[in-house]
Amino acid sequence: MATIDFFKYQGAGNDFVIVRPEFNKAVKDKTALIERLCDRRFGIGADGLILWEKGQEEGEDFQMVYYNSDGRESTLCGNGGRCIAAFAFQVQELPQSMQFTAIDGPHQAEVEEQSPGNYWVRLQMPDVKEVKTTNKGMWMDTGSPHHVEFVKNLATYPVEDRGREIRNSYGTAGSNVNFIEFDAQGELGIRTYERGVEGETLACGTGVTAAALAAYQQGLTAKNKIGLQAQGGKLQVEFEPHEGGFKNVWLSGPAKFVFKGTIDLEKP
Ligand SMILES: N[C@H](CCC[C@H](N)C(=O)O)C(=O)O
Repeated sequence: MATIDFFKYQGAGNDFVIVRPEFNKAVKDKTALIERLCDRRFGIGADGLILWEKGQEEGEDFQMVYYNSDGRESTLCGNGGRCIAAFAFQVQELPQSMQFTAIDGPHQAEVEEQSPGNYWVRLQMPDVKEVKTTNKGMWMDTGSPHHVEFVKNLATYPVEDRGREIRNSYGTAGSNVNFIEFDAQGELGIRTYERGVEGETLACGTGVTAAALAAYQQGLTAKNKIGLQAQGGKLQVEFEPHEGGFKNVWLSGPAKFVFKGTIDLEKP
């Protein structure tokens, strides 16, 4: 019986399987297996799966490999980056401040332990070179591709149908899709249709980042530190406008250990 040990973390309801590193070889690039592990009925259940791999370079504490729940490796996962940093602190006993490499390059992360298993993690996001404005809305790359548009009545908006339509309108690579609305208290609400999950997730870190930058770009807020309310919790984005884009972009929010376990890979 071939089994693997894993850890389950979630960041504002965006949830991930993190494989115990000794078992990485049994999972790496195994699309069908990763899809099965992320399946919410036949597997563990998650929006994505993350491998923690030892750092190779000087000053690189580890590398992060990210797969969406469709089993395919993808671009940067902001909430996944915050959760793998919490894992590195809690399980690999790294110091609070760490540096890791994801598919888009190096990331600084700062982990604050609120109680065992409950963390507030700040993650440095890549600079954003450009925000494209089209008649459909705004588009930018915050480590993953994101379409952002303002809507009315976000709570009842048809996120699945409209999200799928827009996701597929961005050529073969597609895009994640974010619907945002300021509420009566002036707080920015967000709902996201995620590429590679092919459905709405309760939060999306690179999406929340894109939404904050889009709101600033549209002149709808003068603040460069914005809290956003996602379905699964609150996240915060800080940034500095720079040459038509943004630099010094940080995503922060909760990252929680949920459970750990062992799963038999041969299960039907
Ligand atoms: N689904 C995204 C990657 C994960 C993004 C999201 N979970 C986040 O927290 O940034 C994509 O394929 O572009």
